[in-house]
Amino acid sequence: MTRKELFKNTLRKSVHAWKLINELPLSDDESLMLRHFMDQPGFLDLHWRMFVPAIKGQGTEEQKQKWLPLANKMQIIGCYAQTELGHGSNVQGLETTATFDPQTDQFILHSPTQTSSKWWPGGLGKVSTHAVIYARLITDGKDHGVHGFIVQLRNMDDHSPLPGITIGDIGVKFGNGAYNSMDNGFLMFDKFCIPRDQMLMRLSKVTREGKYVPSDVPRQLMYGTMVSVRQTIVSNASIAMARAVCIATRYSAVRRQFGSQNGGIETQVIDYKTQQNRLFPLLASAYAFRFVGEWLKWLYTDVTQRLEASDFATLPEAHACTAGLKSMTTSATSDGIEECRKLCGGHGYLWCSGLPELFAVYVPACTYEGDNVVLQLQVARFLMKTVSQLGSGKAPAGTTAYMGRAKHLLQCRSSIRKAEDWLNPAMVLETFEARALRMAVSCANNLSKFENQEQGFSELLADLVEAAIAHCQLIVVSKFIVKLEGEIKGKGVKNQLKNLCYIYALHLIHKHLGDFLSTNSITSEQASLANHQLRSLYTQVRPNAVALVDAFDYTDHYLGSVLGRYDGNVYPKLFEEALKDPLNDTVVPDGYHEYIRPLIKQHLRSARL
Ligand SMILES: CC/C=C\C/C=C\C/C=C\C/C=C\C/C=C\CCCC(=O)SCCNC(=O)CCNC(=O)[C@H](O)C(C)(C)COP(=O)(O)OP(=O)(O)OC[C@H]1O[C@@H](n2cnc3c(N)ncnc32)[C@H](O)[C@@H]1OP(=O)(O)O
Ligand SMILES: Cc1cc2nc3c(=O)[nH]c(=O)nc-3n(C[C@H](O)[C@H](O)[C@H](O)COP(=O)(O)OP(=O)(O)OC[C@H]3O[C@@H](n4cnc5c(N)ncnc54)[C@H](O)[C@@H]3O)c2cc1C
Repeated sequence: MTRKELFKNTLRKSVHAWKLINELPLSDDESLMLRHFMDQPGFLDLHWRMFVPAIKGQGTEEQKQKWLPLANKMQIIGCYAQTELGHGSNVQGLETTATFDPQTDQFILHSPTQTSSKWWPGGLGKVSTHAVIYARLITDGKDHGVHGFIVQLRNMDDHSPLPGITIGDIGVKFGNGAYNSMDNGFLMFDKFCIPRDQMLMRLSKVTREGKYVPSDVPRQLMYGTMVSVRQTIVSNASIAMARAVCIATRYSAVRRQFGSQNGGIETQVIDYKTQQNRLFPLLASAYAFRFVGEWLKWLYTDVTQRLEASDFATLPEAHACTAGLKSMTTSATSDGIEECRKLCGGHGYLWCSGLPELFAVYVPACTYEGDNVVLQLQVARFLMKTVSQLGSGKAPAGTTAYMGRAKHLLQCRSSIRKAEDWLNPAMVLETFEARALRMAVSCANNLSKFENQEQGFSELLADLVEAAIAHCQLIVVSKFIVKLEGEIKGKGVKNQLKNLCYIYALHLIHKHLGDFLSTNSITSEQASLANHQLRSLYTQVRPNAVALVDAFDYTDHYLGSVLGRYDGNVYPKLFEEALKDPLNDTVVPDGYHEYIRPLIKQHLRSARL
């Protein structure tokens, strides 16, 4: 499809999905599922996942009563317009202004520079009638920082931009189809006026007289919509990883190379330990991310309930967990999808393998909802704060509770003696805790050598990111272990999940061996034992690998992959796909008479053939 066709077709699908949701009708969870199977980025994502939650989280009761019924019936379509051409990560650096005019009781929205143009918001370019706009609030010449506003962008009769608004699509993005179904947009305001009651005023207010009234709740609640989306992105990472792994696992069982004896069949590539060493940790990650995603959903629900009761105590942890896990799981999934492409050899590079499109549509997850490095630095700040409070009498809680055992974890030596000890959950956990704590404490010690903490922080950024990642990996390992300790129906299933849990943990040790050795969390002998155990786990997972991906229950239609077909009938179907290519419509290609024939003829003449 051309870009225009792709965009229009996605509009068709989105509107059809919305019709089904109402007609059947579907519950909220089922509606999310439907969107998932629609399988293309589209304006519904931003409307439901960001525009509506932003109003719910930051609007007053009156604002919610006014705007939510319209949004819930999709009589208005909204998007989330925060990022600007010049500023994305640095939200406090946004330039768009919203200046209160007491004479007209309005805010004047203005884009003072080119870099202040909104740039990137999904659904903005061509579809949205409204947006939640983030802009610097100015009253009486004073800048109060960034606040949210509900703004109508387009005329409700003919969809044309309202006077004072310049709007459009930012152009083609990575990949052929991928994210190009979405109208990520730009937007400029030229002194565009909105009524005062369209500032989202749950967190702070501007009175009729133009007085700014800050609220007594933390201003970070303005970032709440991002926290909510980051949480869903973790579960989505599991879905995308599982999809790539399903394709690569099934195909690895079909594909045979070398090893034929006396004219017999060749070896299935899934039997090579190198293939297993690349594939099975990704399979384990798909399960691990699913379980940590479930836990994160619980954490998010819990913090939401607490916030409603004005208990803000767990907000920093919820922010650190959603930011860190969003970062860690999306980076691992993007890398994992690419690894799955390579695991499928040359055929993985074919469009019909389903992997190139999956990669292209998935990879921006490392950037949207916060650049992955920037987000790990938020985790690092949280960790440094926690370490600095150790010994102050304030016991660390939640995911940092392990830091409360700092004295032990800084000194302990791993008691792993034989390979099977690596199947002991307490020993594995302690290894990850020791490594995470020691990396965090080492950063804190190095920071304390700087007179200026901020200067020290910028000097140590790379180490801080690594410490943050170590903490996030510990969370994922610990939540997998907790899952195993809970209720899992079926002993066989539990055994399979146990194998995957230890593959996940031991492979991380192997991959980040430098961290584990340099922090003396394990010895090099213990590292070899971990490798030994890992190989044994691969052997145990091997007979069940295909069943473990079948368990994801993806249809062939959803996978969209010739290599990942459930029936394994890969080669005939590769031919069928190839024959569908427009280049094969004719035997002699268009351009033969123009380019190939004259070239050949010229050579034939000169060779006198
Ligand atoms: C086939 C499949 C198809 C499609 C995809 C499928 C699925 C997708 C699934 C779901 C996706 C759904 C929707 C659509 C997808 C994409 C939409 C993307 C939308 C966007 O990208 S919106 C824009 C997002 N932008 C960002 O994330 C910007 C990142 N920057 C920031 O968040 C912050 O500015 C910061 C975190 C970098 C902070 O910067 P700062 O240090 O300058 O901070 P402040 O001074 O602002 O704050 C300091 C203080 O506040 C704490 N803090 C910061 N953030 C938060 C928060 N969110 N919550 C709570 N607390 C927060 C911080 O820790 C400091 O605390 P301290 O105690 O003072 O230290
Ligand atoms: C597909 C897609 C959809 C999007 N949808 C929306 C949307 O709906 N609404 C919306 O408002 N926005 C949206 N965005 C924008 C997105 O949120 C931003 O692109 C994202 O937050 C990253 O910001 P940036 O582009 O400014 O990156 P930058 O911050 O410019 O990052 C560039 C580089 O600088 C590094 N860097 C930046 N700051 C630091 C630091 N402090 N320390 C160390 N390194 C740093 C980063 O790690 C990165 O390597 C979308 C983006 C994409 C790709």
